[in-house]
Amino acid sequence: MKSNAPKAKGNIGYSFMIPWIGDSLLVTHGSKWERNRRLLTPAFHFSVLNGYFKIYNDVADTLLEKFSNGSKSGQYIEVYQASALAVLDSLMQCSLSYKGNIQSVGESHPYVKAVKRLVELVMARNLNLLFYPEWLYRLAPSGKEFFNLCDYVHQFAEDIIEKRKTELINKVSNNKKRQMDFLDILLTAKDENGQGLTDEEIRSEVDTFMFAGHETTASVLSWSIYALGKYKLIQDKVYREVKRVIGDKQHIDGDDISEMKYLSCFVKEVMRQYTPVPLIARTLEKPTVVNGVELPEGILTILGIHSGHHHPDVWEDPWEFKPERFEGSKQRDMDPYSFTPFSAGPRNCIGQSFAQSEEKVLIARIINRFEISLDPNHKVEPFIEFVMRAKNGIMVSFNERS
Ligand code: HEM
Repeated sequence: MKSNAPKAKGNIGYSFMIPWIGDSLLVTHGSKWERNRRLLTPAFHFSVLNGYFKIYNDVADTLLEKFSNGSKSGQYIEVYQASALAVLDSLMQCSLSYKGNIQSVGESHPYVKAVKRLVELVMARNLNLLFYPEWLYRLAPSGKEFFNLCDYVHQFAEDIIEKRKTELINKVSNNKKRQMDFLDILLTAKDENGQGLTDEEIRSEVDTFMFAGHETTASVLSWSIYALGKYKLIQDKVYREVKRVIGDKQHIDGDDISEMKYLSCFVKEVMRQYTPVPLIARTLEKPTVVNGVELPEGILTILGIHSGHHHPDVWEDPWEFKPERFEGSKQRDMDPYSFTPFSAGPRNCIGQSFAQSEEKVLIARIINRFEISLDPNHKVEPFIEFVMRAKNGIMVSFNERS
């Protein structure tokens, strides 16, 4: 993690995503990665992220109504799908200023359906050796579907990019009050030679945000709801803090969440216990000694973030859910590589502040309005895809607080 070692390509690893997300920040390496990371970093500066709180709150308004309607008369509802739509809605607004009523339209929106299906297809290809050679995959119905969907999502982003470029050239905007979004920054970023990103690079980065920022954030949100329902005393503590900070206010801003210290510990403990990205992979650039064994150059290496988050040498009672372990100065005293939900080092997650602010707003808004209970008859089983998910979902009822 401390090095710039390239992401694992070849059959296992990140290659199957490349036709969709391109040679973008997530998968590229070397000087291209260094340049593009520099160009993209301003998009995640806190002054830009501060402008997104209205979007997070608007997204929360719709999500809360869904939870309220679904839980009428004490019914239990599945939370992963609704969480995934909420965070995709916010990503599409913050990245592209695209407002498509995503949470209500759901999979009837072809882009939403395509993004969901692309993740499923990449996952399925990983599990089927027959589909590893691209020429063979292209002949299979799932391969044809995959490449058609890639064409569709590329066209979707290209149309928006093209329209925005015309606006920039003509210095007009249909809506003068539009919040600055990631696309504005990608279109205007320039390197030290005055060169910007090409249209294809911009499209690849947008597709990457959708891939890297969607299921990850949905995983954390849905496991947070689960943990609140499972640990009632912790739920009360989070609720009391949120109430103390926001009082009767409904909308939550950046100052509010920086005062919610316990909420912050809670979200960290969710990301430790239900590690959203359980594994990442690198290719060793040089022979490397691990536990006395020399691994050769070029070897594919899996880094088990989930295992690290549960290692008994690092964590006391690793399988216990205890947000208090992150309180006060405790995290400062930890080894910086012990808690790595966003990876660590130079290739850490560029979207981590964005994701954490959004998670906190959504969780605080949910807990401020509802008391959360789990369905006692539904067994929740964590399982690993690209992200940590629950087999058969998470069933919850949301009861309005009086
Ligand atoms: C809770 C939510 C998230 C989690 C847990 C998460 C986790 C991670 C992890 C573990 C990595 C390292 C991947 C690797 O080494 O292969 C990563 C990289 C990355 N993430 Fe996130 N991520 C989250 C949200 C986001 C969001 C919202 C965005 C964009 C809007 C994003 C964009 C990226 C990008 C572009 C990279 C590659 C960075 C680089 O290599 O320079 N992520 N993320």
